[in-house]
Amino acid sequence: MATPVRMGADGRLIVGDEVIIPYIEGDGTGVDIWPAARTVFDAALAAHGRRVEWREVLAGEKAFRETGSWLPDETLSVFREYLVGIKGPLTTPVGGGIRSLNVALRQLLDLYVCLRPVRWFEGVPSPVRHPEWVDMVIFRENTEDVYAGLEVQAGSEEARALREFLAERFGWELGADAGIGIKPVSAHGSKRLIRAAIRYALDHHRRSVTLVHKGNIQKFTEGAFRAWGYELVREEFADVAVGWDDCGGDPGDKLLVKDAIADNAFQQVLTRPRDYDVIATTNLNGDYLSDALAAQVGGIGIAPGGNINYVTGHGIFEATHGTAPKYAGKDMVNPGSVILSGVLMFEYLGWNDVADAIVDALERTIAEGIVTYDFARLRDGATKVSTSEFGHAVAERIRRGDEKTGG
Ligand SMILES: NC(=O)C1=CN([C@@H]2O[C@H](COP(=O)(O)OP(=O)(O)OC[C@H]3O[C@@H](n4cnc5c(N)ncnc54)[C@H](OP(=O)(O)O)[C@@H]3O)[C@@H](O)[C@H]2O)C=CC1
Ligand SMILES: O=C(O)CCC(=O)C(=O)O
Ligand SMILES: [Mg+2]
Repeated sequence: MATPVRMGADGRLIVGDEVIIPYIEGDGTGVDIWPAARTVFDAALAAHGRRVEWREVLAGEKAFRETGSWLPDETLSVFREYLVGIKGPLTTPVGGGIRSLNVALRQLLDLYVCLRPVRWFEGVPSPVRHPEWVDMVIFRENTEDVYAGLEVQAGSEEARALREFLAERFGWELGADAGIGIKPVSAHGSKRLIRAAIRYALDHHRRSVTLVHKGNIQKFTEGAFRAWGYELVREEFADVAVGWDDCGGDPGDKLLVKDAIADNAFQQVLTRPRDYDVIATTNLNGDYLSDALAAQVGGIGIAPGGNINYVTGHGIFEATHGTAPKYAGKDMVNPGSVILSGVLMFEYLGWNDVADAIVDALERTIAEGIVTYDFARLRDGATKVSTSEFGHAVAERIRRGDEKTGG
């Protein structure tokens, strides 16, 4: 019988062989990529004697159509109860309307890490000469920063009241036509994110953690993020890690924790990708950096992610990209990001056999030149397939996996 994933007293997930996983299909291209990804997941689960009972929960446009609520309470309580889930992208209108449901889920479940690994797959077209040098893992803070959406609209009563307070208390004179946003970055939020990045780097034998920040300009938010990072290394990891300033750049056999100002980091990930390994950064930097790095390894169609709270165990896995509305329902876009987000989820559950089978089959499919429009337009001689055909091609290779190993 399928059971919920649970958090054990020892801080490890308790995962049966049959689990219940809630999912959100997603807006826009969610209708295309989710079924294709599920075809792949089910093939890999069956090949390894595991079973998932997929339980749909509603959010976004489908939820609003069916329940009148964009994010029904039921959805939150199911994610709370079942701990680990997966979602398609959800639309956020620009400049007004509802606030991001994606951000709301991260905040309400306190999913403080946005984990976004970026690596290249053989055969994927790339705009850089050495995409194989890109092997980075972004840890993006997921609950704070300007991304928290604490802002007031220009011309509103709230903006007037805030401007008056800022003028009176701080002497800051802001234009009457200014919208105002608040950027909270806390020691607690920064340290728990950087702690997760350092632990990941140690567990996965990575070379370094780079703190990416704009601390020269935003001293008490981004600059504090950097300072708290180095403080954490001294307080909690002195036996296994060392900050750049404390070792002059020579960490010996310890993990090196260094930092880079964000604008410089954006150019160096292009020009010197091998200098970057695990990256820990604030929310908005991490948002920009994850799409930019995805482009280096062939685009956003293959960039996975997970939103995780390592203390409670809650995790919702999702693609880095959005709803790509112009392609919605056309059975055209690349389901690779959701498929690889599922891989992250299965690894998180400890089902590495399932995860490895998917990666192996995905690699073989792409290497054989079977790709969706996004890769086909950049690669001569490729066979362009639809979203669903790509899903079936990967699933087919999973089923044939034993032929490859001779098993
Ligand atoms: N976590 C989430 O749910 C996220 C939601 N969003 C939301 O999505 C909506 C649209 O955002 P937008 O800025 O246009 O960004 P999108 O990521 O949705 O799309 C931007 C471009 O990326 C490419 N792309 C996206 N998905 C795929 C895919 N599966 N396969 C291949 N290429 C893909 C397409 O490029 P091309 O045109 O070159 O083919 C597309 O035009 C917004 O409402 C935004 O708020 C955005 C990001 C994350
Ligand atoms: O919530 C959204 O609509 C955008 C989120 C986003 O771009 C991201 O988390 O990478
Ligand atoms: Mg983004």
